[in-house]
Amino acid sequence: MRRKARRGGGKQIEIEIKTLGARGDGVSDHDGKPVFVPMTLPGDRLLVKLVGERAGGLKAEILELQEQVADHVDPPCQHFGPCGGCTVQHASPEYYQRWKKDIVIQALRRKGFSGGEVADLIQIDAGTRRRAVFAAEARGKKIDLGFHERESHKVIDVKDCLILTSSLGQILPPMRELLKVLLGPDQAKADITVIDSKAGLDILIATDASLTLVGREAITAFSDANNIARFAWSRPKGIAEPVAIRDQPIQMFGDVPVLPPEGAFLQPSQEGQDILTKLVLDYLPDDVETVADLFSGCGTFTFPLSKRAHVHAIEGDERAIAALTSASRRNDTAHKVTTDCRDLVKDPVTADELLGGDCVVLDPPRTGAKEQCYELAQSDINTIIYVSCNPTTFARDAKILVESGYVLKEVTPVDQFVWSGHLEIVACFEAEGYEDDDLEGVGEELE
Ligand SMILES: C[S@@+](CC[C@H](N)C(=O)[O-])C[C@H]1O[C@@H](n2cnc3c(N)ncnc32)[C@H](O)[C@@H]1O
Repeated sequence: MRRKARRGGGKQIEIEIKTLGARGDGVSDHDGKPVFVPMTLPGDRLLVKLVGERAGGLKAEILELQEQVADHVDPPCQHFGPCGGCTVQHASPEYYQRWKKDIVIQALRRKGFSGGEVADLIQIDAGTRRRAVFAAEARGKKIDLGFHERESHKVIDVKDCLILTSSLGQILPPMRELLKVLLGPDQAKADITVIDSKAGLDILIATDASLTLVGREAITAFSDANNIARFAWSRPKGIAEPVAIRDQPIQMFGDVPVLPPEGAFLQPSQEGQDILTKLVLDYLPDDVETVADLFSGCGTFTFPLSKRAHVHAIEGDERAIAALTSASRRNDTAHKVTTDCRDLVKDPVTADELLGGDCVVLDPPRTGAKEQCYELAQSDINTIIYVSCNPTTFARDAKILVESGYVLKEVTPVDQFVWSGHLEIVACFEAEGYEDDDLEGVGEELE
């Protein structure tokens, strides 16, 4: 049977790269479609081979580099290229930082903003990633442990990763040995969430492989030998079962200790958490008495905010809000912390419920908070502080707020996903006519 040729498959073309796309691939065009070429920069001239389709465009591989612009640098990591983790190690730091800030500016311009609201990028160093989700796969007697290949489910066996804290990097070789016992017999795959804590690493392995008695003993021995605070096991998306608990992997949010559930969401670096928290607190007006902290997670912003105001934290993940509630009961906070478990997409906090509140902080997942923003748009809240990990959904939601009379005062991009296309944003909106005098130059102080 003849196979249908993939659109653009195999064709060779000469192109010039026009822009660097939001995922870190150079972008040109062919037959009216964008062509994405990894590891290139605008101005590069290339002979490429079209190798398939990618959402809205064509993928290409470099056959011959005809002309390379001066913004290229040697990528520092041995895995750069195949590894899907870091896509922009080939650009000079100056180029890279301009590009990252520009991702936010362009996303805002597409929604009618000037882009002038965007402050300079705050850069977080490599070597600071304290939470990572590794992929693992048993192949015969070999274990591949690392990250997925670009646009593939294949696992790159990562020998050395420059973005991780040293504790996360050092656990990879002994983890590989442990996985021979845990995955080997079933030739299974796993996702392994590893989080650094002062008490030792907090590990959750999610896999379809069966946990045997030999596996349990191997986890206990591994945990003892490698100072693991907690090692838990689950089926993919299942309920975690702690297998070895040697200590409590506490995280500090401000001065409040919180015990997150296994595999919990946490800002990826301590440095990033500190900067985001400082920005949120800097954007908080002085005279605020109540704050609604929406998509609160385990309380990253809740507890620092509670130094200044009564905070009502709302979160959809039952285990995260239980951790936050328990920490608020066990610790004295300057102002009251109250909590609620609620799906903010299906059941957003209404404008009526927000009546009389002063400020809302929201930090939704990548899909953004459209439904919640329609309610905020109708509310009498003076200050909205929006933390986002997706400039596109942020710009969409910002438009909803601004069309109803809010003013976007400032957007500060924070690069806590170094060398990737991802970045974090903290933005401040004020109701028209409301002026917080302290807002001037909040982002500048941190550079
Ligand atoms: C980007 S995280 C932010 C968490 C927290 N603010 C922090 O900095 O650690 C997004 C949070 O939104 C929660 N979430 C996702 N979808 C939700 C929904 N539909 N309703 C309520 N919370 C949701 C997730 O469980 C997660 O804790």
